[in-house]
Amino acid sequence: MKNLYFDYSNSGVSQSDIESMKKSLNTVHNMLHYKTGSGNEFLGWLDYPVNYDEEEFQRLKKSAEKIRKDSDALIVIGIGGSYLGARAVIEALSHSFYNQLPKSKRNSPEIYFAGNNISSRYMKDLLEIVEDKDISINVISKSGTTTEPAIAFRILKEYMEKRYGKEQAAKRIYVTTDKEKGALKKLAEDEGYETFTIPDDIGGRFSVLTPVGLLPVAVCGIDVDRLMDGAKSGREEYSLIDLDKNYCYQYAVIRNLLYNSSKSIEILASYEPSMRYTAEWWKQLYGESEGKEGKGIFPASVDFSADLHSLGQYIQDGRRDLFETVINIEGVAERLEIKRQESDLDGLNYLAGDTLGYVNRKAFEGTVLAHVDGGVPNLIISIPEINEFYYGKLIYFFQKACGISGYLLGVNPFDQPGVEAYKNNMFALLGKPGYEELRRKLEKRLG
Ligand SMILES: O=P(O)(O)OC[C@H]1O[C@](O)(CO)[C@@H](O)[C@@H]1O
Repeated sequence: MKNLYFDYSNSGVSQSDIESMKKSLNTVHNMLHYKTGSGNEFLGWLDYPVNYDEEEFQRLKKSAEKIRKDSDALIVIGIGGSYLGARAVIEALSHSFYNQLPKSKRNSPEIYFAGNNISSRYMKDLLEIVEDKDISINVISKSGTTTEPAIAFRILKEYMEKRYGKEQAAKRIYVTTDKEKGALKKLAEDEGYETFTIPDDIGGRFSVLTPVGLLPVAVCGIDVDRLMDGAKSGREEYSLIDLDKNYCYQYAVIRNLLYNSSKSIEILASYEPSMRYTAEWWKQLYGESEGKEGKGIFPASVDFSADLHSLGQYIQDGRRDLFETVINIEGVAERLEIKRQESDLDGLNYLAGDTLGYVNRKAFEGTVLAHVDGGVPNLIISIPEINEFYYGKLIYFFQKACGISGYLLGVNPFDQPGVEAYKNNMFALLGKPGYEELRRKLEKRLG
């Protein structure tokens, strides 16, 4: 039967190395499943695919239908875990040029993202692009207090109220936030916005399969039931303690073994441009979860074959502290054949009759071997095809592996204390009340 598959035969990790991890794996599996490890108040994502709020799920689908009917564009406001997951799923499972498709072919609103930067140019351009479109907004923030999305929402709320009037604007604004805490929750209540909940026990970077990711994804016409089915299947399969059978645990264990042998950078690679935001989502998941206390694998990503013509040189020949994990999509639905040409001026007739998919596969196979020969261990996560089911399973695979891997590393994978440093400095420099002393110190350093 077709399934997600993990291949570490090119990792250079030996069977005895793997055996040596079995005891630790047992311990961290129990820490996760019996909720005895650090950060155990954030393990709601483990069982969420089987115990999510069914009533809210149906309400979410209804809201998505409404947005599909009454809007030409949806603006999704959020940052980090309140942004990357939705974008990753949409890019992986929709048309490569989704927003540019004629409406007759798309049958769903264009999707734009905001609140993930503080660029005035980006905001100005966004307002210009939606000028003559009917829009809805989904503002997403677990804390309800993150500066970037809060500023974007302030601007876009004012814009909506000017365009539609306060009452009609309220019917086009959807809020996804904590069930009771935070400024956004209070605002949503005061203004009467439709609201969805991010469960208390699920941190931002583990929230893609909650309303955080599911509302924008459903607006796009992606089958959220199948996505959850995939996650459900992952939950079942990746709870097996048997390392020989559990691909997810193998990935967690092997990346730790590689880290312990001085491979401190993991590059996630894919040969499908539609997977670019999957890598962005993955980078936050692993970077925020593991990069702490002076430890952690640095998560990086590349788009192949484009980056074989830029970073490829470094990967092949640079410092040998890298390993590579390839997301390999086995079945490509589109069959595009390279035709024979009489003149053969480009010298490509040797490929006549081959498909682009075949050439892409040979690029992948050749690159794995070249990189392995260059001293870059390769891990391969294969998915049979790109659809909702396998993508939901892939999300669960990465989340579960992240929890296991973080515990193996000896950190709390569910907090992110390091992100506060820049925030404090920014608040102080902006003159936020309560930061006066820090402001004086920082301004002195800035001269
Ligand atoms: O959903 P929120 O609370 O706005 O947070 C957005 C992101 O900001 C962080 O808290 C980092 O500051 C991430 O962990 C999180 O995904």
